Amino acid sequence: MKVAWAGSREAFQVSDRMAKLVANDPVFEKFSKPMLGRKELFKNTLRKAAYAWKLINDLRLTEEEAKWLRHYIDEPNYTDLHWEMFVPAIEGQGTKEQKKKWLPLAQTMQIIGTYAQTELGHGSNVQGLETTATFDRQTDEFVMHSPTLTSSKWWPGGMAKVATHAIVYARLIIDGLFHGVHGFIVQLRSLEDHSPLPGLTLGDIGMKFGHGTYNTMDNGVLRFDHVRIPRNQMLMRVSQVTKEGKYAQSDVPRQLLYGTMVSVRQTIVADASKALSRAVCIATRYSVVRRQFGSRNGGPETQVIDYKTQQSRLFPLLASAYAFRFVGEWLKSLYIDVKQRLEANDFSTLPETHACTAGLKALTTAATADGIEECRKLCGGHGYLISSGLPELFAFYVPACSYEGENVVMMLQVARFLVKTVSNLGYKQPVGTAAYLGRVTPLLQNNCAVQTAEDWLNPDAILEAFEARAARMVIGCGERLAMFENPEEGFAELSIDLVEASLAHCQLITVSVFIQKLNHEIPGNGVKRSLEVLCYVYALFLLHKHQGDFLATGYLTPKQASLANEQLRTLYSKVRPNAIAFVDSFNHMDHYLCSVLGRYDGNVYPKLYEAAWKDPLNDSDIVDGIQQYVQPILKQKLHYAKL
Ligand SMILES: CCCCCCCCCC/C=C\CCC/C=C/C(=O)SCCNC(=O)CCNC(=O)[C@H](O)C(C)(C)COP(=O)(O)OP(=O)(O)OC[C@H]1O[C@@H](n2cnc3c(N)ncnc32)[C@H](O)[C@@H]1OP(=O)(O)O
Ligand SMILES: Cc1cc2nc3c(=O)[nH]c(=O)nc-3n(C[C@H](O)[C@H](O)[C@H](O)COP(=O)(O)OP(=O)(O)OC[C@H]3O[C@@H](n4cnc5c(N)ncnc54)[C@H](O)[C@@H]3O)c2cc1C
Repeated sequence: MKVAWAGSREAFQVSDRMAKLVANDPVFEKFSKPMLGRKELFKNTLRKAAYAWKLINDLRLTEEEAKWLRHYIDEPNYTDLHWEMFVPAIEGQGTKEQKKKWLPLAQTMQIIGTYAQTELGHGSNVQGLETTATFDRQTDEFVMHSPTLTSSKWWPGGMAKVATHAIVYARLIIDGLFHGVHGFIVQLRSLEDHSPLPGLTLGDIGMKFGHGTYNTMDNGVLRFDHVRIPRNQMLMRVSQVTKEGKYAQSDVPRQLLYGTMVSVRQTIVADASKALSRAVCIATRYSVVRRQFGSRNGGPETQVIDYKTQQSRLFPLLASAYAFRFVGEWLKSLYIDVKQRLEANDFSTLPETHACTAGLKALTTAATADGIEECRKLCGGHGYLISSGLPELFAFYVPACSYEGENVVMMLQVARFLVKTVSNLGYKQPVGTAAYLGRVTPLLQNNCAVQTAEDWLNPDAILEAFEARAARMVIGCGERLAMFENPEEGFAELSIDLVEASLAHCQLITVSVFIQKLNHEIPGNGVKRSLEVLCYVYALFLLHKHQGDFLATGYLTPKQASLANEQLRTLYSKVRPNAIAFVDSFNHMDHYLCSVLGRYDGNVYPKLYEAAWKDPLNDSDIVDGIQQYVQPILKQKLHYAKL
């Protein structure tokens, strides 16, 4: 199962080696993080990042190993933006010459970059950005400027204190004419003494949600006061500005300017299963240790994992972790394929890839953030302790619902893709993830054939149900949209239904990828049978949760929906015997989990007790402030009593 989770034996070995490397090195200790103040926390992160870079070089780690190393260090920092956004932006949007100049510097970290797109006034609406880049023909330069307060760059990670360079997104102006938003490579700091370059105002935007997690990152604010950069620092793969000031667009579609976001959204989907599996691992292990009620004849009480209600909250999350792992793996291969095509100037699969990355990013991050919080509740009161590992994990994860494309905004992008696909149905056969929309007639006409609860243990029945639900919702939206004279007005009016239809489409993708995975690539029959159970749990849980959609579209009868639910409950008892094996297969080490409740050895209570005594408040019996602020109250009370 560990191999099935990791994707291959080699992938397992690489991640396992890196997990152990991090766990066994005292530099990467992280239990004390919550006690640190912001400055110490930040410095500590800089120290770890520097040490990690030394390890990467000394041990000659491969790119894959370096990624895993950074992952297990488990602290957001400037290198995330450098490797995940700055470098890919140059790779995807730079010309050959630009790549030749900038990539070697970035890949050896002689420069450190960030991705400065979002502003105080605009994040989602990229075309609404206000920073300007005005071409000056006399000097062959662009003048970068922040004309308003709301044009201040706001959020870029690593920008406040570390990055020496940034890809800055700004409106291009030539001879007073706007040419849309483009990316520019801008140096922010001196490579000698690290001070901000003249004309730039740089700072940190302040503390964020949670304590020891995202506050390790220096998310920054940046303002330009007429800062000049050479013309050749505009990223020019998509459009070019000549030294005469001529603006030209190549055959490459404008959307490629958004390519870095496609790349990171893919990574975010791949990473959702890491965060969810971590929470599920903690909650499952603790649910086996924790006992409440049900003692008979003085025997032990019931393990809380044996309560049906606990199972009905926990096991769908366990199944979701596996579903997200597999859909992340699938999306990665789709992305690798599109990347190769883009390099060869084949842009045909970009719209579908954009819809998949946007939609799956929204689906997986929302479910993961909610899932982590549910796991916290599944651990009862102890889940609220920082030492459970869950509050900080939630604080760390939840911004994923907003960054890299706010989730609702992303689902609306999926809706645009679906509406376009439906309106082209007469002359263009949909392919890939939208292929089912090419079979609308049977999907709209045929109804579900299930007659018994066992009938739901059939991948074809499940797939058809999810396809019919999505097709009916999408086609329904398409028909209602057609009634509007102004399509944009119609889109806005129907946006709630469109987001629901997009979710149905994305859930269909996750369910069908899980089923495909079972059909092809599972090593060993025992593993395959166990994963089949999780696959059914995932699909039937979604069906139960969204049964309103399945019923309203008329594909299912209420009886068939309740048979699905009956089967789901039966499946929980099949998950139970393997629950611990399923979470052990994630191969999460105690260091990575950073949770007293999720310890591999189950030694929860002594370690919880021990962890409590490490709190600084327990350094002494009478702490600072007691004499000054508590004792007078106690004495005052005495005074009133006398009266
Ligand atoms: C810490 C948690 C641990 C887990 C995560 C680990 C991740 C590892 C990486 C970590 C790195 C960093 C951490 C996070 C750092 C965060 C960074 C950021 O947030 S950077 C800023 C991100 N900003 C956004 O995402 C902005 C969202 N907005 C947009 O993308 C656009 O404005 C959009 C799409 C909403 C609208 O675009 P536009 O105004 O141009 O309008 P249209 O809708 O008309 O689009 C025109 C046309 O283009 C198509 N399109 C849009 N986007 C794309 C794209 N990316 N690729 C391809 N095509 C695209 C669109 O569908 C339209 O098509 P058409 O056929 O004409 O209808
Ligand atoms: C931790 C973190 C790290 C970040 N790192 C970076 C970074 O490195 N670089 C960078 O450039 N940016 C970064 N960002 C910024 C991030 O990309 C934006 O916050 C994100 O894109 C969302 O945009 P917004 O804040 O403008 O949200 P808004 O768009 O203002 O969203 C507010 C609300 O409006 C709704 N809404 C907006 N538009 C529509 C619409 N058309 N239809 C319906 N509803 C709508 C949204 O659904 C949401 O509910 C980061 C953000 C965070 C939280």
